[in-house]
Amino acid sequence: MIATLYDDLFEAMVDTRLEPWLNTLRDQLHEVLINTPHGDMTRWQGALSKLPPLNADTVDLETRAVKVSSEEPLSDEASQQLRYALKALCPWRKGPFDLFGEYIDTEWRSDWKWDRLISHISPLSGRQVLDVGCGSGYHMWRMLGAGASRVLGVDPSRLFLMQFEAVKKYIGRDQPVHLLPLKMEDVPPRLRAFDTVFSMGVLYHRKSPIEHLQELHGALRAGGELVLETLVIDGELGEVLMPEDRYAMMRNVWFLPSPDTLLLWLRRSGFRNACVVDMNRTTADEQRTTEWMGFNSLKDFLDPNDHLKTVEGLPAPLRAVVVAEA
Ligand SMILES: Nc1ncnc2c1ncn2[C@@H]1O[C@H](C[S@+](CC[C@H]([NH3+])C(=O)[O-])CC(=O)[O-])[C@@H](O)[C@H]1O
Repeated sequence: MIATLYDDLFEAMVDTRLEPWLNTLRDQLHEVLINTPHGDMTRWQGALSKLPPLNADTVDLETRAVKVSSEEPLSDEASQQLRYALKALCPWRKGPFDLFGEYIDTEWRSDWKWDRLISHISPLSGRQVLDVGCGSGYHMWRMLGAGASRVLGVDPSRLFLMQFEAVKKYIGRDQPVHLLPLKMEDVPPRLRAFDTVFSMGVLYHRKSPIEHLQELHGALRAGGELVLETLVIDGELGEVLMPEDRYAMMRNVWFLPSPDTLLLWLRRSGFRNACVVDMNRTTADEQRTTEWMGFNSLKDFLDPNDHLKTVEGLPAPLRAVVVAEA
């Protein structure tokens, strides 16, 4: 697997501003995929290898579900094989996907987030894009559908890598979309390589949010665009919530700034013209338990008597999208 990943990437990265990364990338992938194996990796790889060989006649990356379809209906055997292999890669969190009529109803309606931001960002046509914390890669396919010339995602989850590889098998291995199972901290600093960098749902997971913003700034070329989406609180300049322990049952949540505080953090990290373009309270219609993600979801993390509060009594999830220039 590492050989395929690396060969694909090598081809994708020569001739681009990413070349400096090639010196360390092989070692980084080796460290993650070989030296620190995940206990479920063999099972997931088994599932990937059982995906039936199917040819996509149509690929749709521009509407709700990232969708591949064929003109001929699948045989019952192929449908079953497909469903079985995809099910073995549960839980599916970010989507939805529709692979030859198998609709993967993911925990999140990630298309809603996309719809909220797409009219506020610079057109992606011809742009080289980095998606930090890309999950299964759902938004990366939407970025390609919106005209990006190349999309690279980083996300440390090995399961999400497997889900991405399953989808890519059918959309096309030659597509200029790649997922690296790494953290943003592993991206060489000051690459100045990308025209647009997305960081969505990651900032609040970082113990040092300013360092995260500085890393994002360093990944962008001068004048490139940051699209940042994160949890915020209703509040004044200077206000920040740091949960005592969990937030909406998540253990790894550190800082939720007010919108004005977030804009200040961005200015102090070197960004210009930072602007909040959307604010949205997450509902249990957007994040919910489904057949493809059977664990608890948002409704179980909110106070049953007051949906404006989490079970910990903190303000319920409110998300802001900010666009800024490097
Ligand atoms: N340091 C890190 N570097 C890179 N990725 C990270 C890091 N820490 C966590 N992640 C990854 O960031 C993603 C955050 S989810 C947002 C997905 C998508 N962007 C979405 O907007 O729907 C939101 C949530 O789970 O709260 C997960 O896939 C992590 O593995």
